[in-house]
Amino acid sequence: MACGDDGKLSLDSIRDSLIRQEDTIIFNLIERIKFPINPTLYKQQLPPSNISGSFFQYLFQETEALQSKVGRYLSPEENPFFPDNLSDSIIPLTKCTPVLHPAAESVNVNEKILDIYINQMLPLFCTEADDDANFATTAACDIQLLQALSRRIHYGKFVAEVKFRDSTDEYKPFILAQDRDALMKLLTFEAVEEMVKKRVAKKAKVFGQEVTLNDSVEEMKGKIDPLLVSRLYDEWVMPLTKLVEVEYLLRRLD
Ligand SMILES: C=C(O[C@@H]1C=C(C(=O)O)C=C[C@H]1O)C(=O)O
Repeated sequence: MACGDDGKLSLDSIRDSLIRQEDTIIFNLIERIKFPINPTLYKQQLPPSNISGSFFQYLFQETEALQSKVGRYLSPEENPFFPDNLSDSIIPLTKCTPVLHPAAESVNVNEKILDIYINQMLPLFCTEADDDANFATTAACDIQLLQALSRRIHYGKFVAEVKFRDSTDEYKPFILAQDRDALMKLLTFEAVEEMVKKRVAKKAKVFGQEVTLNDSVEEMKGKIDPLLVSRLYDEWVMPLTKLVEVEYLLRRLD
């Protein structure tokens, strides 16, 4: 949501943005799986070391701190993974009417995203071959991918805001009762979720194709398994987006 876009806020426009973000996630995934898991990156400090935490954590924190200085986290679409480590922005805040309720700032599921990413996603998508020592490049891919996943998942705040504005009378009683289950049921569109799963699998097949100058129609193995991408959305991306939607709605009347 760009500044001043409040008038264009609709479920269709938000869904269009989610569709475009699928491309970013799938391209970033294809980049990350060029490398093996590289577990050393996440587990231990690399010598010589005067840093605390893993090399990955160090790189990610420093990247966020730098990006924060140039205003990344002034955008309501961006949510930091290490909020305690940020410097103030040197760029002034643009004055525009906020789209989201102020409580949006307190909704951040990045700790969950990072845990799932390292412990479940990487083993699913990457080979367990030995470390290839491309630690800095691997971490750069991780950071891009994690930020894309986080942006998509936290877009749930905008989805929830639109659903609330469109059907306030339906949402209000469940918010007042702080009824998570009823909110989850109300905001879920199973048919949309089925389409998302099919579309991301198709995109993974198309984006992962080997492009050659040979016109023979021989099917080649793609760079990424489409079924895994569909599973990524089914098991993690959509449930976490809905978790963000529920968390936001629970605070919407604060
Ligand atoms: C994002 C939405 O809310 C829910 C979550 C979805 C998702 O994460 O893709 C899809 C449908 C809904 O169940 C939506 O309605 O578009």
